Amino acid sequence: MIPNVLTVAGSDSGGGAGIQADLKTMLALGVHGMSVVTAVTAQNSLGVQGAWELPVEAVRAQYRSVVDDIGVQAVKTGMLASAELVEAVAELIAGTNAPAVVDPVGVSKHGDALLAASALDAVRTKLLPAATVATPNLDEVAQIAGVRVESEREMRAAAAAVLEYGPRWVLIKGGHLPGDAVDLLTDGSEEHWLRAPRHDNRHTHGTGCTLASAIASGLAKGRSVPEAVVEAKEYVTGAVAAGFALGGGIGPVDHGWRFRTDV
Ligand SMILES: Nc1ncnc2c1ncn2[C@@H]1O[C@H](COP(=O)(O)OP(=O)(O)O)[C@@H](O)[C@H]1O
Ligand SMILES: Cc1ncc(COP(=O)(O)OP(=O)(O)O)c(N)n1
Repeated sequence: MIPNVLTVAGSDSGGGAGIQADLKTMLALGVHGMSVVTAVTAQNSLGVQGAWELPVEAVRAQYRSVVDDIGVQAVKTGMLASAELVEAVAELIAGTNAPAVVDPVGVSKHGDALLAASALDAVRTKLLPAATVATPNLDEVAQIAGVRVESEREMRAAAAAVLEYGPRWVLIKGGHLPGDAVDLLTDGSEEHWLRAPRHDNRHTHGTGCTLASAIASGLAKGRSVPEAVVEAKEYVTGAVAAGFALGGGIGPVDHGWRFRTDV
């Protein structure tokens, strides 16, 4: 049986992040990808030129259509845009019998806001408690938990602060620190440090979405959280290494890097 994975996220018209990155990752990792679109962005390699959120009713309807008929083995959330959408999605995933990977997307690589400031409380009190794994980057940790991380050592305190909001596991992504690309996975008792060489490639658009979707794909296949995260890290590291130029700015990671034999 091919496992079903659902992404609840925003559309990136440039195809590097959001729903598009999630579905490509899922295909590359051998699961059936499905989507609930929360917002539409006009986006390219230079940044986000516009964003429009969908009505809560449209998001709920998409979710119910997928879950009630097809069923899901894992869910991943990304851009949720507003407090109303965060609350609705948190309620939906809490009522679904499948692991949920919550990427609490706040700001794009170019500094464009993808979440209203007024939604942060709902992220803390509704969305994170429903997460099997939360995957904040360092800017999101600062936004959500008020903890600034400037060194690998400080990632431990950041993880503890995020775990206070109730996710079963947290993966602190250290992609924004200099040096090796180091992430910390912990549930408060086990600790797993994931280290990969930093690829000196500016075409890294979509790293966070890709990693979270890869984790959800692994969970849907029945991997444990640490196993899924190790496999996802390997996949995103290869995708960053193979990232390619597109447009005039930051190009996407290459979701198809494992299939390329002809370039
Ligand atoms: N230049 C890079 N080389 C290798 N891995 C990277 C690089 N940049 C980010 N990563 C990895 O990509 C994943 C996503 O991290 P990050 O870029 O911090 O997330 P986000 O896209 O949410 O800002 C993490 O596993 C991080 O370590
Ligand atoms: C629609 C949409 N969702 C999420 C993001 C952020 O994606 P991320 O993987 O964190 O990559 P960067 O934007 O930081 O490169 C997005 N840009 N758009």
